[in-house]
Amino acid sequence: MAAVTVLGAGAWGTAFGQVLADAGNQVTMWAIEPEIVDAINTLHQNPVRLPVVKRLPDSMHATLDRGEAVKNAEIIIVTIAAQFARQALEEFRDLIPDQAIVVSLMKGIERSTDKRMDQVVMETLHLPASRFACLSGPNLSKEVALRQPAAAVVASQDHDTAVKVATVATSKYFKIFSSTDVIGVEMCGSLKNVVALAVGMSRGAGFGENTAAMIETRGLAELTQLGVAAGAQAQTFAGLAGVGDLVATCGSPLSRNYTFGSNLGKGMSVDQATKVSNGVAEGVPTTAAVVALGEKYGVPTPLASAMLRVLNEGIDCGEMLEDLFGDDIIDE
Ligand SMILES: NC(=O)c1ccc[n+]([C@@H]2O[C@H](COP(=O)([O-])OP(=O)(O)OC[C@H]3O[C@@H](n4cnc5c(N)ncnc54)[C@H](O)[C@@H]3O)[C@@H](O)[C@H]2O)c1
Ligand SMILES: O=P(O)(O)OC[C@H](O)CO
Repeated sequence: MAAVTVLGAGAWGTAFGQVLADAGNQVTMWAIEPEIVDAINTLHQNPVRLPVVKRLPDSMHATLDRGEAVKNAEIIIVTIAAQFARQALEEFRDLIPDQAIVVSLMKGIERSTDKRMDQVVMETLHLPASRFACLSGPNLSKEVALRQPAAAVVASQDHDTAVKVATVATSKYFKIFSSTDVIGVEMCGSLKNVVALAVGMSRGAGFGENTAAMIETRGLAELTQLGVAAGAQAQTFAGLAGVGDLVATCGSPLSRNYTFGSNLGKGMSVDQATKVSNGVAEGVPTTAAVVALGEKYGVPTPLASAMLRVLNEGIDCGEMLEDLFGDDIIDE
């Protein structure tokens, strides 16, 4: 049993907090929303972000106070919308206990810097790589919240750190594998969201299985190439964080990214799709970052580039798919 703190009580932070509590840990949730903190402490619920859970475990409690949240924490989980992670973590820099391990659950790339969340977390908290891990996989929050069997991979440059996090967070229904490929796991989690936007868009526009399979397969090739260029191991993309999460996210209306894309495919504007989104769709800001990283590493990113035209210029699904192929014959 460990003292674990979760920063961010969104849908995934709350569902993962329950995983940790079910694994036998004492869980402190920190959030900026007073109504969520109050609901977790008094009703044992998070009706705002995770209404599907009717009673959270008694070993979960919440606070608005940053110092109180982390003062005794052995493991600190960060699950804040990626574009706000740096600003939120700056407030914790001087509060994190010396030996605490920090684990990112976030799946996005910071648009203003094109940095992955491992980079943002470590540089903001002045954290050595041995005390950082990231966890990713096919983990739709509602299914995990209902305690349906699921798995994820936790990666740290220090194998012992990955194993420690996996040991603390494994429960009867949540299995965790270990890895040392931090860049790979980060890139998988962030880039699959761009693919999910495109698959959702094709579904929303009325296209079927062939189109979805085409986008997923070419999307996987694109994110693998870019990930490897950034320093990841290719095999990670065939694992839970890669293919696993691509299958879950591209195949489910529970995914905010899929749903955001689907709404675009049905004819909504980006503003309209943003307004009706049930939580953060990380793929939206991440799309531009992926295109920028492709330019930086000299890797073509046809899918992300086509999706960027959707987001910036409002092109429709037919045009997006035409843009994706171009006229050249490409070696697969
Ligand atoms: N929902 C899922 O199924 C799921 C699964 C795996 C990973 N993730 C990833 O986890 C991260 C969080 O997702 P979520 O589902 O909890 O999203 P959410 O939209 O439900 O919640 C977003 C969270 O970010 C917090 N936040 C936003 N701005 C903040 C700020 N300035 N300061 C502090 N906190 C701030 C919110 O308070 C909230 O807790 C995302 O990167 C997402 O890709 C989500
Ligand atoms: O709801 P999404 O689109 O953020 O996807 C959730 C998870 O990343 C699925 O693993």
